[in-house]
Amino acid sequence: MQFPVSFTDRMQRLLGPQEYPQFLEALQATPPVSVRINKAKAMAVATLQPVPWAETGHYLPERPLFTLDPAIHAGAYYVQEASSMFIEQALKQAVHLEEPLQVLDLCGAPGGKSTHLASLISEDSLLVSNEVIRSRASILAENVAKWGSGNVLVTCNDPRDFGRLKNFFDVMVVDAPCSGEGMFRKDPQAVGEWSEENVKLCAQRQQRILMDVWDSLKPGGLLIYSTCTWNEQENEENIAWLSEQEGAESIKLQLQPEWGVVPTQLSGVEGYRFYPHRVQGEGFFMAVVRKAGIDESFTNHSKSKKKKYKLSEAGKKEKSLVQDWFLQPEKYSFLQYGDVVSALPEHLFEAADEVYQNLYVVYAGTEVAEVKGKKLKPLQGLALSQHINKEAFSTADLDLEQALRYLRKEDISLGTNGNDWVLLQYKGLPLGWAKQIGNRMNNYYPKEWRIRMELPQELLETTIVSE
Ligand SMILES: C[S@@+](CC[C@H](N)C(=O)[O-])C[C@H]1O[C@@H](n2cnc3c(N)ncnc32)[C@H](O)[C@@H]1O
Repeated sequence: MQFPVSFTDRMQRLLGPQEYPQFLEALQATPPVSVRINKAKAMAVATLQPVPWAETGHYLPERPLFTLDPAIHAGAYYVQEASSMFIEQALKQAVHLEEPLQVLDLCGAPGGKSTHLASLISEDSLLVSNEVIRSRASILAENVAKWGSGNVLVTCNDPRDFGRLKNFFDVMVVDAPCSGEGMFRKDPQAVGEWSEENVKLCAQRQQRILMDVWDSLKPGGLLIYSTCTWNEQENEENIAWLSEQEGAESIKLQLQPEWGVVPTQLSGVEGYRFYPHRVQGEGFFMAVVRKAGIDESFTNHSKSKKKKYKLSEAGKKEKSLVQDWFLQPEKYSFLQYGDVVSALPEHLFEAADEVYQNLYVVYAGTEVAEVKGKKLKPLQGLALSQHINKEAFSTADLDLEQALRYLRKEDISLGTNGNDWVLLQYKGLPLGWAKQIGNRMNNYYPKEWRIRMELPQELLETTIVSE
């Protein structure tokens, strides 16, 4: 692969003559494959090598055809590049994760960091996962629903809209759009698109994004900034600029030497760099800063009779019908928009309402059911929820071929009889709903989520997770 001269010149300067050849060699090598396990749903099989800085991160010996593993569709794991999982260290080392937090993932799609954040924060915390591009926000919502934590609002807003939520977030992650140098070996097209001019444009856009959202971070709140590029303009220089403009303190994280992460100090900014010849992962940069000041606001989690809420509670009848469908229904507010009943952890109602008042929400909490006259039709969000009460439903276990046919939205037949909703599972992992009508089974898997590829003649099981 040929790289632009100004890129190679800079990398030689950054790495020095000894290291640079190793870096070049690593750029030509096959990228490692890694996944992050959803521990609320499954465990990694014991043979997988762990990612050293992320508890649920694991490397795979080779890249399987992920589409043909029903477990991925069940939200049991997420395919994520290992370096990106380093945000876990920022959260574990600089945040009191046991406290109820309001967290923003500003550039969220397709959902790697959002699903990771959802696993790291407590059940009492709210994650707002945002993506500015509408089509990408739908993919983000799909991945968030599959992960099934139920305390996430997916929004589709421009960063400047967050100015309306002043001092709202305790933590924000800005995984900024960048010039993508760190993705050169995974995505050779990125090499062709790279230019010095584009680096400059990206750095300017990142500054705009940071300025746009900064006011929505509480005083004392934490910003985790990351890119998948190595140049200083998009990384340390941007954070130095922000700290100077707005008053923020750079946070130093503890690193284990065997991780191979390279710490940098530039203009008073502590940065963490990931180079492919030093870590098993792609190029990545992260820095963490704390906003100056102390948060003196009081977050009121109880509902007020006088306030006009945008969220509306589901009717008594609907609530009574869906109560049993959750393991701990007393913990939820059941809400209704048109025909759709959804569930949100009750103590998040106030904060979620504020988000609804100010932003465009595309997915909230857990979509539970659609009201159909006097009856309710269970929805996909419920099937994939970490909090579903499976006892409330008939379930059926599918083999690999049946599961993949179901996920392709084909008609399947299990030789059963009845007239009821059935939760279909693969190795104990819920995949979605079917409705048994006599000896027929209607497939209710969401059309937009279906597997589009043809199934091969021979199907091989992928073993990444175990129950
Ligand atoms: C590096 S990707 C995010 C990856 C994601 N955090 C993950 O871990 O899966 C950057 C995202 O920023 C979005 N984006 C592009 N322009 C933007 C802008 N001006 N403001 C905010 N986000 C933008 C892109 O659509 C893209 O989804």
